[in-house]
Amino acid sequence: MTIPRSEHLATTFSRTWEAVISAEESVARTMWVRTEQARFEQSAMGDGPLADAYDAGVRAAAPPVDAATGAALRFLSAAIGARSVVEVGTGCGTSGIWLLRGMVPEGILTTVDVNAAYQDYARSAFARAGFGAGRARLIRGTALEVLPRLTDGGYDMVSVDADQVSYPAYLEEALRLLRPGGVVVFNNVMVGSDEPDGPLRVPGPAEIAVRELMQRVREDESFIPLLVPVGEGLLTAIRP
Ligand SMILES: C[S@@+](CC[C@H](N)C(=O)[O-])C[C@H]1O[C@@H](n2cnc3c(N)ncnc32)[C@H](O)[C@@H]1O
Repeated sequence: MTIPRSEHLATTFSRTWEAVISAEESVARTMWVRTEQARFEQSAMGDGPLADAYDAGVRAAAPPVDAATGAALRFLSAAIGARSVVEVGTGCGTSGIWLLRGMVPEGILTTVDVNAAYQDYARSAFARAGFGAGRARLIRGTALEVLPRLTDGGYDMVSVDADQVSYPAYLEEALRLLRPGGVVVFNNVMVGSDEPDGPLRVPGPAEIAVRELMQRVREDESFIPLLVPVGEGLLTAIRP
């Protein structure tokens, strides 16, 4: 049966119109998210110690988490009532302040970084944010040397924001460190592009490692994973 030309045109017009409306809705939603995120950023920037830590991280080339990512970290640590958190990548302390703000009042953050100067800044940032010296244990060293020395099953949460090439290895360490039901979080997982790999686009070691991490979490059905599209992408999962 042939469709009359007028009916065909009407159907095509209606589909095109639906596509325009759905594109407009999508733009409106994106704008709404950006506006709300900007409000989060503003309220965080109005907060002295956090804003100082953030600025120091930017100046020091230790990129701090943005406010939306920080809010997600605080939310996660509060949601599980975290008492003991391991952080890889202290930087100048921005993510640590967010994590401490979510943890229970007597909770302890163990945070690891190779850079002593960054950690000195983070230590003073934690103090300025109102956290006593006993609330944060700063350990200097490479994470793959430090993490094996920490107690098996002794932590509620492991939060990673460091060298991406080691993300698969950090996941294995996190699985050992976390209690059952604990939460692991990786920042900066939005790597690569939609373009297929080929001679013109060869993924680098960081991208390969992040893909490996994502695949491992995706394919192991015992994890309860969540990919949060904030900042540079946050992958979180509940340990089986
Ligand atoms: C993106 S910055 C962390 C920013 C921090 N999370 C914040 O919000 O302020 C990454 C940090 O990881 C540290 N880092 C890089 N490789 C590391 C390794 N192998 N072990 C421990 N820390 C490492 C760097 O020195 C840097 O401070």
